[in-house]
Amino acid sequence: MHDRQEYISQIVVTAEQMRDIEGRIFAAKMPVAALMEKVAGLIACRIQEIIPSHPVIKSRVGILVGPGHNGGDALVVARELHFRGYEVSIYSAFSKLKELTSQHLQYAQSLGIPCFQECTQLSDCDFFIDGLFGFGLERAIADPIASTINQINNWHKPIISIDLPSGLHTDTGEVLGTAIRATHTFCLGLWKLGFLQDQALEYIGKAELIDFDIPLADVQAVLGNTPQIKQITKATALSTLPLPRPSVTYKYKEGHLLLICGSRRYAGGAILTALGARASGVGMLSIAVPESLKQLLVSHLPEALIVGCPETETKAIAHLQLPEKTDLSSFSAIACGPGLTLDATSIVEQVINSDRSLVLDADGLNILAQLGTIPTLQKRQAATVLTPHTGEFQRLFPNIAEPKQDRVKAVRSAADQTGSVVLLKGARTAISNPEGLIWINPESTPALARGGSGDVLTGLLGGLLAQAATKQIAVEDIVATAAWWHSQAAILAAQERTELGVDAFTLTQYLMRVVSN
Ligand SMILES: NC(=O)C1=CN([C@@H]2O[C@H](COP(=O)(O)OP(=O)(O)OC[C@H]3O[C@@H](n4cnc5c(N)ncnc54)[C@H](O)[C@@H]3O)[C@@H](O)[C@H]2O)[C@H](O)CC1
Ligand SMILES: [K+]
Repeated sequence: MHDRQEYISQIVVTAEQMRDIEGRIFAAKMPVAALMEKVAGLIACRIQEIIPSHPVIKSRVGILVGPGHNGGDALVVARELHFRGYEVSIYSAFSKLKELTSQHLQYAQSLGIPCFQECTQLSDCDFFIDGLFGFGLERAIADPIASTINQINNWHKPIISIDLPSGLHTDTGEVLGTAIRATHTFCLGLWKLGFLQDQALEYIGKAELIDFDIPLADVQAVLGNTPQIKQITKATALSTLPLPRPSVTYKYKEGHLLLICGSRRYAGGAILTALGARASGVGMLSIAVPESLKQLLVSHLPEALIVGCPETETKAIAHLQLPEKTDLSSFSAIACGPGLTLDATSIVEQVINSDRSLVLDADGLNILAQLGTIPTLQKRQAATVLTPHTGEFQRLFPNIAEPKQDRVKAVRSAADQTGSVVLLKGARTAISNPEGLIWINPESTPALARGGSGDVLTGLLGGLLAQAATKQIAVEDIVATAAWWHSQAAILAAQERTELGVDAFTLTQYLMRVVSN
């Protein structure tokens, strides 16, 4: 991929940063009107490709115009589509428009494009262009615009939003009052943070970036050399994937992972975690399970060293019983949690007190929440990675307000409190390191909303972390790679088998296909 494209595809900005970048472009004397022409010209071309107009039966398009420059963009699009043979109608209900927007409206009307103040007069349109609000939305949308939006959503026609669906908060993706439910959204210039927040996804439809040649120097001047928020791309993920091995190596040099997982109640979780670790290519895999699961694990993973541990009355791991001459420092990394139940408390304390890189997941996190010793994670001498879903996150960090409202803010705060790398699972998984650098996984599939898929991630991540231990790769980069790899495997599996065909075992079978393609 072209360098610019790759860089741009990683960048994520807030409304404030976008305004600053835009400010620099205008300060450098790019005329505002010229930029609007350029952007809207690109949008009009894409619309023509997506919904072409027939020369005889013209496509009827309704243009929703707001008071700011988002409305200005929409009016330029209206004019261009009019010249390209569409039957255009404008909805504009604001008495006060920004100067440039107002000029475009006057010119559009002078061309004979009809303009209405009631959306009902656009009811026979085939599709809509939403230019009500862009990143300038400041407060909740009220009537009559709110009812207009609801009415248009109810018509269930295609809606193409300019910059972002009107009504969404640019940074949090929260619905302010009400919001357009777009089928397609053209994000202008740079990806806005709201696109990567779970709560926005139902409104965005298919998202596409319109690159209008923002100078990279302006982006860097505002974001600095290390942007605070980045998207994981194929290139970034593959660059950190510790696949290439030196020609001369041996198993322990390629990482030794200790998995601690499973109980009588959750035996399958241990197998899935182990299969995730197997797919990572880790040099050596040891798996600590309750003694009664030992044979089961041996039969599924003949290559692994299975460590049977003494059991509690409930058949959970009571404490670790490693082979002679082995202690926790023998491993490159530890991944602990899937299927443990809440009875394996002492083992979680033990691994936290070790000096090894550690992934805590599932019951590992629930036990940590019960112990109430989260601040002690700060004292760990090696990296800690926490991989909660929203429920586990809330149990662990009750002091962090509603992670659903701003997942990026929530995950950053959790990483800061714990000195750990935190991966908050979701449709758009967000990862933060303790310094507040964020990675977001921009592509996934609802196929992953299925029991056991998290166990697979834990194993995969543990295996990568163990391999990275000798390879000078930042922990958050490895975590980002694991998240990307895991979701790409699910996407591939869903393409071949539908979203219903991606059970966690099948998922493990697709992991290798992602990197061998
Ligand atoms: N990114 C770029 O460099 C470019 C962006 N373009 C487009 O411009 C908009 C941003 O334009 P702006 O005028 O700043 O904001 P909006 O159009 O989103 O609207 C602001 C406008 O609306 C009023 N307002 C805000 N909230 C409400 C509300 N709840 N109810 C009523 N009115 C509200 C506010 O007072 C303002 O008057 C960007 O998204 C792009 O589409 C350029 O065209 C190209 C370059
Ligand atoms: K919009």
